[in-house]
Amino acid sequence: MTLYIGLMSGTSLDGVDGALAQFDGAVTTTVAAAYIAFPPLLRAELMALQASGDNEIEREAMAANQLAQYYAQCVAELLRVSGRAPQDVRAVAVHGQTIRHRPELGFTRQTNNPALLAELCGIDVIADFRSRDVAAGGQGAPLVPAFHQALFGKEGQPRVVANIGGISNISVLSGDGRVVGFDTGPGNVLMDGWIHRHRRQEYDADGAWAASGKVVPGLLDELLKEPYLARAAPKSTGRELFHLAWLDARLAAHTAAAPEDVQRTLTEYTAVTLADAIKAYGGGADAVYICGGGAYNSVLMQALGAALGNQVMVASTQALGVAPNCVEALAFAWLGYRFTERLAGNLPAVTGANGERVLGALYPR
Ligand SMILES: Nc1ncnc2c1ncn2[C@@H]1O[C@H](COP(=O)(O)OP(=O)(O)OP(=O)(O)O)[C@@H](O)[C@H]1O
Ligand SMILES: CC(=O)N[C@H]1[C@@H]2OC[C@@H](O2)[C@@H](O)[C@@H]1O[C@H](C)C(=O)O
Repeated sequence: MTLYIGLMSGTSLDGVDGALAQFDGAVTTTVAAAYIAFPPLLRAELMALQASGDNEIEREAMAANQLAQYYAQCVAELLRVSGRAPQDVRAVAVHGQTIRHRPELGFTRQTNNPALLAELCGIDVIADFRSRDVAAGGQGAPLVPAFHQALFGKEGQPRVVANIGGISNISVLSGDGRVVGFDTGPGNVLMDGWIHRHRRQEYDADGAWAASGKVVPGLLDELLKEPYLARAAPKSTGRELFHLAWLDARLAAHTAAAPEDVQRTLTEYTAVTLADAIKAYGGGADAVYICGGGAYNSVLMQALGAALGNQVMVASTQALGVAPNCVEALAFAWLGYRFTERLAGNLPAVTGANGERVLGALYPR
């Protein structure tokens, strides 16, 4: 039985992406994909849990129980559309919801209730993929570069895979087996926060609001001063750093900027920080392939192409046969497979861990 389910609910806090996949040696086959959106109240609670607050322990546990219900719905949907039964699936690999990421303090926390999920779906559940890497001195993130190399790496063809989720991360696949990867900075997190504040929308569909504004050069320069951007890898980041209060502090000198101009500037900021990282580490790459929700924002994609000097091919991972919104869920299915086979899931060169480690913890059905 080589079918695995991967579930990823990331820093955008929008919902859970699921993938049902088969792994046969080097061949990965996507059997089905599904997405279950979180209701607004759960999103708001997950957002609130990103920072310390009243009665956090109980609130985190209750949110984890709710998450398990939505994860179970996603598993049920994958089984329904593929016509499979729980016993056809070797394991469900579930990321959980990052609520605190502090590798420099020796921990990263993804809230989750894998025991409840095992009860709800009757399939082995593998969870907690990041903490072993952190225990071994690593960042615990990003983890997907190992999967990007397995799925998209091609001998003699240097390429970059970039995920634009809430946070952006790149994998530079050198074409000779070497992989460089790190979080480049914000993905959609600032754009999502800004449009929510001003227009009560969850995200800027296809960048339409940003397209109605202009880049504010002084603000962009200010945002680009963020020290994280110049730090050497290994490095990872999250909502601890890139949030609306961080933006507000930098907007203080630009109070006259129109909201749509700020949105356009944030779009440019995501594109430029990603492009700078690609230019610094992926200079020899023939092509850049984008996954994550940002791939559906054509204003962002054009800004990225322009920031790269329009000299390198920029396409979504669809060009390689994998839907951009499916890659991270597939990566966790693959990590579940690696756990089951007791194979390493991390790349020490990426995370900075002291060595290769098997990632995850098992909750048998
Ligand atoms: N049609 C669209 N137009 C513009 N942006 C979009 C569109 N669809 C999705 N997005 C953006 O993509 C985000 C979701 O992306 P994704 O699911 O890859 O993030 P995530 O997995 O939660 O984050 P991370 O990879 O940081 O953990 C949404 O919040 C939104 O900003
Ligand atoms: C701590 C955490 O949840 N990190 C996420 C986040 O979202 C994108 C980026 O920041 C990446 O480092 C990571 O997710 C992907 C799946 C990863 O580990 O590769």
